Amino acid sequence: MRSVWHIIRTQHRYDSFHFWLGILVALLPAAAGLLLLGVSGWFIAAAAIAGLSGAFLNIFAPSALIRAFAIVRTAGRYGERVLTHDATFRFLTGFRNRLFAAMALKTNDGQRSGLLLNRLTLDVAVLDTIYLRLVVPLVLSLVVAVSLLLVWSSVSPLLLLTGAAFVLAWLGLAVWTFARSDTKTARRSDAALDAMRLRAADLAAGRRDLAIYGGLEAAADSVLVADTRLAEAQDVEDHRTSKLTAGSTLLGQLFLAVMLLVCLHEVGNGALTAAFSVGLILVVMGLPEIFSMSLPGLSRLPRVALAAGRIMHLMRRPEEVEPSQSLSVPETGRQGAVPALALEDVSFGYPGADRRVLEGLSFHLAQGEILALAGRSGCGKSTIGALAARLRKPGQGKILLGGLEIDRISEKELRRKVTVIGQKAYLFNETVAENLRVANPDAGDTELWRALEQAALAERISENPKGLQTILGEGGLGLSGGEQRRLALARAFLTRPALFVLDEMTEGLDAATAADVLDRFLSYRGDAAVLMIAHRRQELERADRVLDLTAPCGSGIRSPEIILSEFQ
Ligand SMILES: Nc1ncnc2c1ncn2[C@@H]1O[C@H](COP(=O)(O)OP(=O)(O)OP(=O)(O)O)[C@@H](O)[C@H]1O
Repeated sequence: MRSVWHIIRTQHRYDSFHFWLGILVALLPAAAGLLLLGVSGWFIAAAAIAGLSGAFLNIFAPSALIRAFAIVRTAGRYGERVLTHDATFRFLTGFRNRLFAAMALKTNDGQRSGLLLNRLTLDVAVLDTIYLRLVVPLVLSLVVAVSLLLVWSSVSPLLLLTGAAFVLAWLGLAVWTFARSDTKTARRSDAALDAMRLRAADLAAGRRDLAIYGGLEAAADSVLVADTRLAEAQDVEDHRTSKLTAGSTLLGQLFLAVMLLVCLHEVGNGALTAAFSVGLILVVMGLPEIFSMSLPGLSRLPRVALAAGRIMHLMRRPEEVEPSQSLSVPETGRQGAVPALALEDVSFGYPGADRRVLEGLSFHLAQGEILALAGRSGCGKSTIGALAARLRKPGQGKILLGGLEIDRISEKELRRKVTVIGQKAYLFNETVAENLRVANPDAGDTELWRALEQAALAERISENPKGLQTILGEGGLGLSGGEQRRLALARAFLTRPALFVLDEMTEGLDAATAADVLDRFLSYRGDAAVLMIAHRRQELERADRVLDLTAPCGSGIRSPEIILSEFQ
C-alpha cells in the first residue's frame, strides 16, 4: 500500500493545483445534491402542513433555492468529470514519459520486452483508479460526514449519536475491506492476463511452425486455459465488490430506518419540526450514494497496489554518478600504460540462474589493441561484452575502463567512450538521418553522408530521391540484411569512442560482405581498442590476441595463429 500512497504524493507534487481543483469541484454536486434533497423534503412537508393549517408560507425563496441547487448539481457533475479526469490524465501523461524513460535504462531480465511494455501500459492505466476512484470519493465522503456531524450536533445530541454511529459503521466497512483485501487474487488475475496475451502472441507469430508440426490446436487450447483462469480470478474480484456493495446498501437502509425512529422521537420531544425532519430523512436517503462512490476503488485496491508497486520498482533510478572532470576516462596513446579495458577477478551469474557464467575472469585490453573473444557457444562471450559496456554489472570483481572503475564513470561519459556494435542494431521507423543521429544528434548532413560512404551505403541511399530523408520501415524494412548491418555500422562511425565492443557484427553476412564490413570498420576505428566477439575465421585473423574462454584456466590468452590452426 506504500506504493499507492507514493503515487498519490507524486501526483500531488506533480500538479497540486489541478489535484485540489478536481476535489473542490467534485464537492459542489455532492453538496448541491444533498441540499436539493433536504430543501425539497422540507419544502414539500412545510407546504403540506401550511396547506392543512392555512398558515402563510413563502414559496418563492425555497423554489429558487431548489432550482439553484439543481443547476449547480448538473453543472457541477459535468465540471467534476472534466476536471478530475483532466487532473488524472495530465499526471498520467507526464508519469508515462518518466516511466518509459526509466524503462529504457533497465535490463528486462527474463522478461519479453513486448510483455513488459504491455503489462506496464496496463499498470499505468490502472493508476487512474487512485485519484478518480479513491482519493476524490474518500475526501468527498470525509467532508460530507464531518459537515453533517456538525449540523446534527447543532440540532440534537441523539441525531449526532446516530449519525456518528453510521459514519463509524461505514468507516468500519471500508477498513474491513482494506484489511481483507488479498493480493493473491489480483496476482492470479494479472498472471492469467499475461499468460493469455503471451500465448496469443506466440500463436499469432508462430502459427506457420505450429501448423507444420501440428501444434495449432494445443496452442489455441492453452490460450483458452489462460482465459478461463482469468475469468475465474475476475469472478472472485466481482464477488468481493458485490459483497461490499450489498454491505453498504444494507447499512444505508438500516441508517434510514433508525433515523426515521430518531426523527419521530425528536419531533415528539419538540426538538425538531416535522418539516425539518422530512428534509433530514431525504438527506439521509442521499448519503449511501456518496459513501458508496469509493467502493469500486476500495475493492480494486489490491490490483492497484500491485500495479503501483511494479511501477515504483521500475522508477527506482539506478545510482547516477555525477559527471566530474576527475572521473573522465584518461586519453592515452596507443601503447599507453593504462589498458583501455581491464577485468580483474570478475564473476557473473544471471539473476535467477543456478550457475555463474563467469568465474574469476581477469584480462586486459591495451589501447588500440584488437582482442578477440573465442569459445564454444554459451561460454559467456556476449556477457563479457555487456559487462564491458556496463549493460550488466558483475557480481564480483572489478572492471576498469581507461584505469577507472567502470561504476565511477558517469553514464554520459561511458556512452561517449564505449560503442557497442551488435549482431543486429535496431532500426527505427524513422528517416535514415534520424536513424543515424541516434549515435550523434549533432551530426550534420555532410557527416552523415561521410559515415554512409565509409559504410559503403551512400550510393544505395542516394538512389532514393529523398536521400537521407527516406523513411525506413519498422526494423529497417526496405533494406536488405547486409544493408541494415551497414547502416548500423554508419551509425557507429558517427562516434569516436576509446573502446568498440563488436558482438558478432558480421553474423549472417556472406564471407565477402563480412570481410568488407570488417575492413571498413578497422580502417575507421583509428586508435580505439576493440573487444571482438568472434565466430568467424576472418575475425580471428584480424585480431592481435585471442582470449579463448573455453581453454583451461591460465591458458586463455593465445595467439590468433594457434587458434586459427585449430579453427577448421
Ligand atoms: N538474459 C539471460 N538470462 C539468463 N541466462 C542468460 C541470459 N543471457 C545469456 N544467458 C546464459 O548465459 C550463458 C552465456 O551466454 P552468452 O550469450 O554470453 O554466451 P556466448 O558465448 O555469447 O554464446 P553464443 O556464442 O552462442 O552467442 C549461456 O548459458 C546463456 O544461456
